[in-house]
Amino acid sequence: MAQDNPTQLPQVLLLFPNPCFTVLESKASHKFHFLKAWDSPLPQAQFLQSHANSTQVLLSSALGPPITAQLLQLLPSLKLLITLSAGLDHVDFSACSARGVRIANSSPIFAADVADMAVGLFLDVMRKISAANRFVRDGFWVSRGDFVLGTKVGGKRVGIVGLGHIGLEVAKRLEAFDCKILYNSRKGKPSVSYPFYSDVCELAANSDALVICCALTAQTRHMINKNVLLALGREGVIVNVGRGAIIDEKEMVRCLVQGEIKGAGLDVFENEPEVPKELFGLDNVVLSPHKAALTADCFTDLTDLAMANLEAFLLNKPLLSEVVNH
Ligand SMILES: O=CC(=O)O
Repeated sequence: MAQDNPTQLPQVLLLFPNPCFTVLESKASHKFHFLKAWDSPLPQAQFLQSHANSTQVLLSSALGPPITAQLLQLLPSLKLLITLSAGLDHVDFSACSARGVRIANSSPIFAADVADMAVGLFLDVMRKISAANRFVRDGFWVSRGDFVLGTKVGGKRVGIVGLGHIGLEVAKRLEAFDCKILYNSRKGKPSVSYPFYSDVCELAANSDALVICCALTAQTRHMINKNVLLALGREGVIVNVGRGAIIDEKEMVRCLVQGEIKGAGLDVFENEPEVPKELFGLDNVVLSPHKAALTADCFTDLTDLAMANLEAFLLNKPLLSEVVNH
């Protein structure tokens, strides 16, 4: 059914069905009119054209279609994109800037949960928790006896790549484990006293583990390359909760298989849901299906933040999670 906006409420465009949108709609349909592209019998381009002049806000997420320059062209009145994701690699950021479309993301909501997962993966690789679990379940405690020892966490130097919301939460948690924090970021952060390395290779050479928390951009794609992995070295561990393509995955797999790095904890991959099959046989690798951000508890906070951003936009107040410098 074609949806006009009989309510005269401010209109929010949704391009694809998503359980979060349903929660948001149930909370906010008295304040906003949610325009659902998938409910219309019209082809999407025609549907967008019919609402081109009235659509100021688009609500999206990394699970939906990418927000491209071409899509923005179909929405000449668009002023705000709210994404229910932390990462922005599904958004053509320069096209949004050029058009003056503001962006609000959801990283403040996800930071703690992603950091918990990063630390969980790190501890698992270091202390071999998943491997020990397999060892006991497979009956090897009885048939083989001793389990190969893991590595002490306290005192390790952890290089955090990307000290944004998520990286800072990882640092806070790992300090409690007595780890020494170092970091790489686009710029040094005056608000922290951790040593800053502008060169990620140098960071790797001075770290026992790297935790990748940065965004995927043209600059960070394959930033963790062969040189960085070799600088991390045979005793080094890598954890990735950012995006798969920040690491040169082929090179990482080769390094893991050949023992050129010690282990990896990976929530993200270059060609999800495909995972390089060489990793399945490695006991020093812990794998997770890109779920670091999501917990069964996050949806209330996520939809509350989206609603607060919508309200702030309409009242011409500062957005709660505007992305200003990607
Ligand atoms: O990976 C998840 C996100 O970017 O929200």
